[in-house]
Amino acid sequence: MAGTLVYSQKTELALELIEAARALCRAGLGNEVKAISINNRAQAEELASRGVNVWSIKGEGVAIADTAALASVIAQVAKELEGDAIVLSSDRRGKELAGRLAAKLDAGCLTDVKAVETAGQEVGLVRNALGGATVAVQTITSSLKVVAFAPGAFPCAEKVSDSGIVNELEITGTKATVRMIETRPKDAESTDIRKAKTLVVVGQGVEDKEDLPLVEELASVLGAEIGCSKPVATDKKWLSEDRVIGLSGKTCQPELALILGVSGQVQFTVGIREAKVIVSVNKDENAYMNQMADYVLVTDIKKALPEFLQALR
Ligand SMILES: Cc1cc2nc3c(=O)[nH]c(=O)nc-3n(C[C@H](O)[C@H](O)[C@H](O)COP(=O)(O)OP(=O)(O)OC[C@H]3O[C@@H](n4cnc5c(N)ncnc54)[C@H](O)[C@@H]3O)c2cc1C
Repeated sequence: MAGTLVYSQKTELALELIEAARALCRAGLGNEVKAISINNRAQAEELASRGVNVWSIKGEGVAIADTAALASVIAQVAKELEGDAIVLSSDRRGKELAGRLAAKLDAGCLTDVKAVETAGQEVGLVRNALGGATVAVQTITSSLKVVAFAPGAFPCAEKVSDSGIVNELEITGTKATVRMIETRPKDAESTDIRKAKTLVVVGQGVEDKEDLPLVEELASVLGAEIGCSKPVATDKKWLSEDRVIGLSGKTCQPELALILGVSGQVQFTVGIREAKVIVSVNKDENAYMNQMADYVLVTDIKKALPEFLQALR
C-alpha cells in the first residue's frame, strides 16, 4: 500500500483535501497522505505545516490553466510515488483534471464526493445521485482511483507542530498546450456564499431587475449574502455564477435562508437543504420549495419586499 496524493492549485481547497485523504486512509485506502504542489513553493510549505510530506514540483512552462499539462505532470508523479489514489477538488478545474487523469492512468473516477464510508471491504464514496434526489454510496473498483471531493465537504487541516518534509522534484519535457496571455482577478462582487450565516436567495419569482436593489438592501439589513437559483445567473445574468445554489452551484448551510421566488426543483434544493431555518416567499402555495421550508409566506414578492424592509429597518 502506498500513498494517497492530494492536489489542488487553491491552497484552501488543498487543505480540505488533506482531511479528505486522511478519511480515505482511515477507511482503508492508502497508508500515507502526500501532497503535490506545482510551481508554488509557498503553497508547498503551507501544506507541509499540516504534517504531510509534500512534493514541490517545478514544471517549466506548466500553467495552472493548462489542465492537459497538469494532468501529465501529476500522472508522472503518481507513477513515481506509487499512489493508490489521487485526491482532487471537485471545482471546475479539478473536475476536468480528474477526467483527464483517470483516462491517462486507466483509473476509475468519481467527482462531487461529499463523504467517505466503509462499504463492506471497500471504501464507500458518498455523493448525490439522480440529480440530487437521493444520496448514493459508490465504490471505485479499479486499483488506482481518482476521487474529486466537493469543496467544503471536509474542514481545512489544522497546523501541527510536526511539519512534513518538502521534497523538490523537477519535471521536464511536459508539452504546454495552453499559452497564458493574461490573468485577471475575479470581479469585486465575487464571494463565497458557502460561508454565509444568513442568505437571501433570489429566484425567478423576483420578476423585475429593478427589485434587485431592494433585495440588496434587505440582505444588508439582515447581514446576509445574496445567493440565487441557476437561471437568475446563467439565463438572466443578473448575478454572478458563483452565487448559484444547487447541483451545479454551491452547497450552503446557513443558519437562515430567506428564499424569494424559487420553485424548489431538486437541483436547487440539494444545495440548501442543510440550512437550519428556511423561509420561502412564493405566490404559489403549492410550490415544492414550501414543503421544505420552516416558514412559508404566500404572497407576491413585490408586496413582500417593501414590507420586510419596513419591518426590519
Ligand atoms: C443538470 C441540471 C442542473 C441544474 N442545476 C441547478 C442548480 O445548481 N441550481 C438551480 O437553482 N437550478 C439548477 N437547475 C435548474 C432547476 O431544475 C430549475 O429550473 C431552477 O432551479 C428553477 O429556478 P427558479 O426556482 O428560480 O425558477 P422557476 O422554476 O421559474 O420558479 C419561480 C418561482 O417563483 C414563483 N413566483 C413567480 N412570480 C412570483 C412573484 N411575483 N412573487 C412570488 N413568487 C413568484 C413561482 O410560483 C415559482 O415557484 C439544474 C437543472 C439541470 C437539468
